[in-house]
Amino acid sequence: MASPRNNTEAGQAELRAVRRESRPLFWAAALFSMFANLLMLTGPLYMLQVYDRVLSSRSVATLVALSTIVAFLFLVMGILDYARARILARIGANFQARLDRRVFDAVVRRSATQPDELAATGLRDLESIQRLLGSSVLIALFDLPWTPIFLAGISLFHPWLGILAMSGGGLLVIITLLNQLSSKRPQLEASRANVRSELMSEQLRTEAEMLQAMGMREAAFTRWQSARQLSLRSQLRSADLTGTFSSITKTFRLFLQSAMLGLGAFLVLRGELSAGAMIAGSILLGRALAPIELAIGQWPLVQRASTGWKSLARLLSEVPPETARTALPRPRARLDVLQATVIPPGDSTAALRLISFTVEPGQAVGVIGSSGAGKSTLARALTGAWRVAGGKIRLDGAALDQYDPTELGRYIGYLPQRVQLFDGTIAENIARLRPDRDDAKIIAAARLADAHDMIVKLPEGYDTRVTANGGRLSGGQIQRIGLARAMYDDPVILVLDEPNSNLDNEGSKALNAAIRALKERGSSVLVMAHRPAAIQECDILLMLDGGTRVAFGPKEEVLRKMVTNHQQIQQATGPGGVR
Ligand SMILES: Nc1ncnc2c1ncn2[C@@H]1O[C@H](COP(=O)(O)OP(=O)(O)OP(=O)(O)O)[C@@H](O)[C@H]1O
Repeated sequence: MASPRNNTEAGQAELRAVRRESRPLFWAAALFSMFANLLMLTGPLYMLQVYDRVLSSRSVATLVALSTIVAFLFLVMGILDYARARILARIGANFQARLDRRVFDAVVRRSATQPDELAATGLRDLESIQRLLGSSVLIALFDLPWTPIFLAGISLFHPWLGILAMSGGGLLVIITLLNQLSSKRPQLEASRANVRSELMSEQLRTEAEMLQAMGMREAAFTRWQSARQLSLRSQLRSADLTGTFSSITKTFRLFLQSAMLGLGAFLVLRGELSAGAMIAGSILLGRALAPIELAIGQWPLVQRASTGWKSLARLLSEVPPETARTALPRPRARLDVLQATVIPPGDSTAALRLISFTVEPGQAVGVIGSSGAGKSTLARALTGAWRVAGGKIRLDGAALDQYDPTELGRYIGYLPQRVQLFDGTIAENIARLRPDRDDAKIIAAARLADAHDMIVKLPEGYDTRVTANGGRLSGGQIQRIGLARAMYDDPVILVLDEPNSNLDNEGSKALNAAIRALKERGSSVLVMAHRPAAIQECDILLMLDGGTRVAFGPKEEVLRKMVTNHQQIQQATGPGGVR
């Protein structure tokens, strides 16, 4: 079995490659950090000079000269600091922009087959990395290498001061490591619990109508509340921990600064140190330890980004990038299904087994069978949404996976059993949200689906805004818009899963007219159906049972066979028959 590390290696490599693209910017940030940190010495050195030189010489001219230099150095330091923050923010933005498309595709592809937590958090994980890259904690991490140098620098004032600074700094580093170790688990739990409660609230929101209608609000609230409380509890635990470490480091740093001052004063009294060095040492210590304090305070950001990175690496490994495919010409409507076996994602048993049949251009095939026979599974496999585990599905001779998925989507029109619209106008929905939508094609598709008259009767016609669950549209209206969407831009193959489940008589007639029109254009149509009205225009019937093909042939022949079987069963089970 592959170890989890191996499972994420491809994704890790992909993420690292994108991060590497920002290497010059990282170097620039490191260089700016070096100068900014060197300029950090301005304050302590100024203090040293003022105390030891200006005050003893009582020279205003020296003070003015020193102050002018210091003002200039502070200005440079400010500019460097500002530039560095901008560079880091851009590294984060670049990282996100470069991966947005890839992660979005991976999330959609994963959600289509396996809508799990990994898919749900993909985009959020990317955002958490971007947040870290543009945050002040990253700036602190750039400053951190300078901490030991500053601490060692304090020894130049007096070895004892150096010893105090380095042992104090060492203690703070130990506290940082303890913080990292102890907050890792609570942080992880908090973010997991948060994702679960958010996913649940999302689902409850989309099913709000049902919750309301079936009096499930109380029960749903109890369920959601327990997820929410779990999330809150783990968030509190992790915030408490970070807060504790933050307070410890802050208090300890302040104490250490005073201790430095105290030790400095003692050394001044013994005549081993100047007053300026005493103050400068204390200030330098504060500066040196500031990045540690900042890193601890913002550690949750680091941890979130680190878990985000890991789960993103897993997602990208499990959904590898699609290889570019040679563009194939627009296919003819010939479909060959050869020994196709389909296993629903996340399942272990096949829902379709060794199915073979051929559809010629201009033919309409009705796919019939009882519930669970595998009709919708076949529809999903024909559209390429689910891959075949064995066998092949060929469109005009080429296997479906030889087509670019976007192109394939254009050639195949699909009306799923449960039509879902997108937030937007009716026109946008019919045009499949394509930015290059063509009004003439939208209207042609709507006319074909007999939806045009219904749409123009709405107050805002094609520009009526609809929501994901249809908004103010009826079930039949949604289905007709779904049908128009499936027929947009002249599909080569049209797959309709229970297209007339919500249609009235008129709608059913229009559907049959549309199927006839498509056949005349040379397209092929597959209709998964329960009701006889839907297969009226079908020349061929494919009958499925328990995921296998039990009959395929001209409609009358298959129906006759069904009737004969039915009569035989009736005779066998009727009075005097075998029971
Ligand atoms: N997403 C899924 N995950 C796991 N198994 C699934 C999934 N979808 C369908 N199945 C299984 O595949 C089998 C065939 O289901 P399918 O939806 O294709 O049947 P159907 O013929 O379309 O039924 P109906 O007429 O009720 O729509 C069923 O046993 C079902 O449990």
